[in-house]
Amino acid sequence: MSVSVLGAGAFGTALAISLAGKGPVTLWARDAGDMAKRRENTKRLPGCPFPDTLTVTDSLDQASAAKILLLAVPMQRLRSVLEDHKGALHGKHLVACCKGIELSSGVGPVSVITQTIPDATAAILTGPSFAADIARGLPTALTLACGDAAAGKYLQAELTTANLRLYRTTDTIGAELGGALKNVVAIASGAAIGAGLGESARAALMTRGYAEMQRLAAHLKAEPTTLAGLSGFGDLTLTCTSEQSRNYRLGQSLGQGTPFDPSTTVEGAATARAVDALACEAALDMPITRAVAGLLDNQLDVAGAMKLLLTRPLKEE
Ligand SMILES: NC(=O)C1=CN([C@@H]2O[C@H](COP(=O)(O)OP(=O)(O)OC[C@H]3O[C@@H](n4cnc5c(N)ncnc54)[C@H](O)[C@@H]3O)[C@@H](O)[C@H]2O)C=CC1
Ligand SMILES: O=C(CO)COP(=O)(O)O
Repeated sequence: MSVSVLGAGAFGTALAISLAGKGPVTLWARDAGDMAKRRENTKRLPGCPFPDTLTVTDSLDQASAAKILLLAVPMQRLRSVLEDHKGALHGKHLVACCKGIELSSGVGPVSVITQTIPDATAAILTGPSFAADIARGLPTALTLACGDAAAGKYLQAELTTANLRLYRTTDTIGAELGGALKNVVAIASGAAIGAGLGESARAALMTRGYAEMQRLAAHLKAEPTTLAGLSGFGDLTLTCTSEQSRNYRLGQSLGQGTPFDPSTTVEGAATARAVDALACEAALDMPITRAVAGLLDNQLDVAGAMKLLLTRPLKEE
């Protein structure tokens, strides 16, 4: 096996630790020094020591010698990372490990890879998983989506580990939409709980949020069944119900009117704005996404958002 992980945040580090249980893995970080010395990512994933088979480097040349490269940087940074290191990435298997829609283009990570490095094999690894769970070796199941069926089968086998079970699909659009959109619904769910609106309100937001996810997925020609899987329903369930989720916690802060650390990676914030714009352009009804974008941009407070959702014309389910 020959795998490197580009991006040493919580998720990249966790995947590298899990994969290093199978064989040598290289983790590329801009600030590799401290991690290489301590053999731990004390900033993003404390308490998870690196196995001996994990090498940390700040040399992109060293990391890009691998055949499979996992891209674990935030969604809005993906294009610039690929552009900056284009020369080293041609012909590789590039697996996006980020969740979101790019604000500047309205596309997801697989399209960003294809547009930037057209001769690479583009795939996405997504689904319900907290970095700390993966790093601790807790059982986790994810979706590996690759438009090239044979390459998808190869990646599935290479990236499955003892505790990380991968299911595969060729529907990259459906897989990336599930991972991107569930974060928007998680912000809404956190806001409802934070504002004291109750568990029933959260269940309504999750269900109607899922209907919005399906609406956009159908518009973009995703397979209808993909969203019912790990990358859609699975991740929606996890993220809307756990305080481990940063998206959920941002929502809670909005609901409570308390401050939130702006340096935290919260993919649903940019994605809500990107999807709100897409929905407007395509005349798609996505009121929960609208409400989240309005909350984030201070156009609405929680009471205003609830009014927006509850006073809409009555309709069939
Ligand atoms: N943390 C988690 O539990 C999970 C995260 N993800 C996804 O993984 C992606 C990354 O999230 P996290 O690792 O949690 O974020 P994080 O905030 O822990 O780390 C982001 C990392 O990206 C690095 N980075 C940013 N710009 C860079 C650049 N231009 N060049 C090199 N490195 C750069 C930062 O230095 C940082 O180490 C997100 O899309 C997230 O949705 C997916 C599943 C689980
Ligand atoms: O994607 C995740 C779980 O599957 C992680 O969620 P957060 O990015 O909200 O922390």
